[in-house]
Parts: sequence; structure tokens; C-alpha cells
Amino acid sequence: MFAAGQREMQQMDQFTIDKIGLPGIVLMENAGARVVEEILASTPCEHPKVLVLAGGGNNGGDGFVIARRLYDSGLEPLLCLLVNPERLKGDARLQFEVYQNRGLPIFFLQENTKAAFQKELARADIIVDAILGTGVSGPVRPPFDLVISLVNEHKGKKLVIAVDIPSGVSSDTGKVVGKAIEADKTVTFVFPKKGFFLQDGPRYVGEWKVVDISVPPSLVTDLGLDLPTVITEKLGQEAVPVRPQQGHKGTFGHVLVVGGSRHFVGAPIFAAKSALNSGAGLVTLAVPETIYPMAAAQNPESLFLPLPEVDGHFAEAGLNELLPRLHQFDSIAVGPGMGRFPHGEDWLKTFMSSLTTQSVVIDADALYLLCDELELVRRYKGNIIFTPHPGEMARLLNCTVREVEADRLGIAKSFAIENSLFLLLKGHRSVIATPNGAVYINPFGHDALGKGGSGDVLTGLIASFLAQGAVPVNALIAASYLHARAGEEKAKALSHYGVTPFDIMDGVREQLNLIG
Ligand SMILES: NC(=O)C1=CN([C@@H]2O[C@H](COP(=O)(O)OP(=O)(O)OC[C@H]3O[C@@H](n4cnc5c(N)ncnc54)[C@H](O)[C@@H]3O)[C@@H](O)[C@H]2O)[C@@H](O)CC1
Ligand SMILES: [K+]
Repeated sequence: MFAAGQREMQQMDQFTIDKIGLPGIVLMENAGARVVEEILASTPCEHPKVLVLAGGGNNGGDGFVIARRLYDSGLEPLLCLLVNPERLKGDARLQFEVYQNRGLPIFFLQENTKAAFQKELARADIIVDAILGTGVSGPVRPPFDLVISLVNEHKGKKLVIAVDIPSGVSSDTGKVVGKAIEADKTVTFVFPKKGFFLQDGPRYVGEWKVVDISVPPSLVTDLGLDLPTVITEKLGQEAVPVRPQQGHKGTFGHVLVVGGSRHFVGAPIFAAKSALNSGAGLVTLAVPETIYPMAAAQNPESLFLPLPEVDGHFAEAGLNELLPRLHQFDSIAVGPGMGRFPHGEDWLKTFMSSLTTQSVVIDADALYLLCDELELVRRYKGNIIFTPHPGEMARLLNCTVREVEADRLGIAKSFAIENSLFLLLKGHRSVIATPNGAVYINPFGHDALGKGGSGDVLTGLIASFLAQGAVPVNALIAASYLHARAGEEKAKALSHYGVTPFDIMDGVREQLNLIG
């Protein structure tokens, strides 16, 4: 499944109408019919009062179909037209005339009907938002802004269903510049919109469902559209490396985790445990020697490489022990808990220069220490995976977090291409980008994952799947998907507040158990 923006939706709709020959009015009829099915399937009571709010574009046109079809389903909805009917054009005008020809009731919102409108709003059980769709531009103008505020006042008390996208949310960027509908559910056509996953979008879209309106999804390929893929349960599960039953620990790969410092003891332990819990055959943990006893006590399943240290951080002398062994490992994760230290850049530079072709996950402070060494990264013969959160991404690009958040898809894609690496840009709705420009959005996960150590678990998962033979993009998809789903499921039992890194690891095992 892909995520689309305004222009791509227009291209696909237009191709279906002009080249395939299905009239726009048929698409609109399909769209309305599908939304009605979803309304009837999610109704909170037996004879709900439905208020359909329609704007002046094609999203409003869908609203006319919805109101008419709700009547035919035995309900008594009220259609509320928010614009002067003279302004209606094209298919929306046609559908409005059909509605009128049926003699069905219409409430016209005008200056002198605002009080009556508020009463209708208060009476409704379900509010259908067909005010603005993908055609919105700029802040929502009067009277829509007022209507949207009034609808949002009923948040939690009425079921608000948005048609295609909550009115006021940009389908390209998720940005809300003025007012926008806070939907409980969004019934969207053909593909989810990019804006569901970006910036303000996730706060407004609620639960979303894609419905078919006879615009073929295969048009993405036919029209050569460059769209991000939305990770589904199927894609996430299929990306997990298959495990041969006759396999032994050698089959499942050897992960090296390099990290830890006096102040950050847990991070490398979480990464190593996570790698083992998700199927790696062997895990070696290279840590500064003072934290070795604790790491070993916490994690007896791992092998250890205690290394010399200075002031609680890796010392240069340790490289002599570490570097000759690097060829033994199938994947390497470097950075968790490593901290920042005066000779850190040089330490990591020497480390990186000694690698040949192993897949390397660069996380946490290793990202910080490598900021000025991207040339080294670009030249590397093996696969490199960066896993920055928005703050780390901003530092890598020498820009602000706000700038990163304003264009997560574009920034992830260009950074991955320019530096020939795989990127997992963390945050709500993680984005994965590959060196050849493919982009994936993870629609799963929520605040339960927002806790120190959660990222280390993710890093361990990525390294684990790489060691088990997954190609980097699959390792990232599988790890990101399982991590997010584990957080969601664990939060149901333990609350959004209570999920710890160990719970996430446990949840990942439960998710792995669901794979057939
Ligand atoms: N043939 C098609 O293209 C189909 C379109 N469909 C629906 O049509 C929608 C897109 O329709 P449109 O392109 O007509 O766009 P919209 O219906 O989203 O909105 C366009 C209208 O809103 C006004 N508008 C734009 N920004 C505004 C703002 N900030 N404040 C107030 N008014 C504003 C414009 O003047 C215009 O009248 C989709 O989201 C979908 O719901 C579906 O019916 C399926 C078929
Ligand atoms: K809408």
C-alpha cells in the first residue's frame, strides 16, 4: 500500500476518468457508497442521527451521495450545505441536483441559521465531515473555520467520520495551518494520504480505513508515480528472515554490539538482549571494562569483549583488541550508550576504516561522532544503516529539528541517496529510506515506545535480522514494524505509561510468534 498526496490523487482520478473512461460521477457515487458502509458498520446506536456537513468542492459532492444513500439505508440524516449552492460545479453540482430531485431535506448554513445549526450539531450522534478534501489550500476560511471549531467542541461525545481526509489537514504535508476536524475515523479513497503520517496529521486523522472507488491502485506503476510505501502487517511480517528449522547458531549469525560507557550501562545491554531475543545465533558485547561485570551479570547469554577505557569511555588502546576480530561478525551495531568523549571521533573513524563489508548499524552517539565523517560512510563497501531521531538527524544536516519534522519524507530520502546508506528516521511514524530512493512509512507505534532504551532495543533488532541474512531494507522494515506493534500490544496490558525496554523485547517475541 502506498501513501499519496494531492497531485498524485488528482493524476490517478483524472487518468481513470479520461483514459479508462469511468466518469467522475461514478467514482463519486462509489466513494459515497463506501463511506455509508463504514458509517453503518461503526454506528454507536441503533438509529443514529447523522449530520452530513458538505463543502463546495468534490469532497462536498461525496457528502451529497452519503446523505442520499443514508436515507436509502433507512436513516434520516440531515444534509447541511455550508456554501451557496450557486457555487457548486461539475460532479458535485450534479450530485446536488440528484439529491434535490429526490426531494430530500437540506439545511443551508447562513448568518441567520447559525443558532439552529448548533442545535442540529448537538442533536447528532454521528457527524460526517465532507467539508474539504485533498483540495484544501491555506488556512480554512470562514464559515468553515467556525463550523470546524463547533464540531471539535463535541470531541469524544459524538462519532466524527471524515471523508477522505479531515478537513483542514494538508494531504501532502499533514500540516494544519488554521483549523481542522479532529476525526475519530477517516474513510479514505484509494490510498491513505501522506498527511496522515506527517506533522499534525496523526492528531486529526483518528483510525483510518482505505476503501476502493474503482480507481485502480496499479495506476501508481502505470503512471510512474514515486510514492512512499506504507508498512502493513503483511509487509512487516514477510520482512522477518525465514528461520530454517535445521539451522544452528552459526546459521543465525553473529552480532557485535559496541557501546556503553560509565554513565550509560543499560543501552548496549538492551541492544544485545534484543538481538538474542529476536533470533541472532550469537551476540558479542564490546564494552568499556568497568561496566563489563554488570553487563555480564545482566546478560549471561552473550559473549564479551571488555575493552580498555579512559574516564569511563573506550580508550584508543582497545582498538588493538577489537579491530583484528571484526571479520568474525555478520553484523555490527555501534553507538548505544557510547557517549561523547574527546578522542571519540578518532576512535570511531579508526573503527569504521577497519571494517570491510559487514553491515553496520550506526546509532546514538556514534551518529554524533560521525557527523563530520560522512565521506567515510559514502566510501564504505558494505551496507551502512543510520538510525537517527529527529535531533540527531538535525545535527547530521546542520539544521533545526523543526526543519527535519517539516519534511521527514524528503529529508530521509535525499540523505539516504546522497550518502549511499539506509536510514531509519525515528519519531512518531518512523520513515525508512534506501540508497536507491525507496521510502517506507511505519504507521504503527505510539507514545508507549517513548522511553530511554527503546531505541537500543530497535538497534538490536536491526542488527539481529541483518545477521540472520535479511537484506537491509527488510531488516529495517521488520525491526521497525515488530518494535512498534510490540509497544502497542504491551501498552494494552501495562498502560501507555508503563512499557519498558524489556517489555518491548518481550512484546517483539509475542509478535514473532504470530508469524505463520
Ligand atoms: N473525481 C475526483 O477527483 C474525485 C474526487 N473525490 C473527492 O474530491 C475531493 C477533492 O475534491 P476537490 O479537488 O474539489 O477539492 P475539495 O473538495 O477538497 O475542496 C475544494 C474546494 O474547497 C475550497 N477551498 C480550498 N481551500 C480552502 C480553504 N482553506 N478554506 C475554505 N475553502 C477552501 C475551494 O475553493 C474549492 O471550492 C477528494 O478529497 C475526494 O473527497 C471523490 O469524489 C472521488 C472522485
Ligand atoms: K473531509
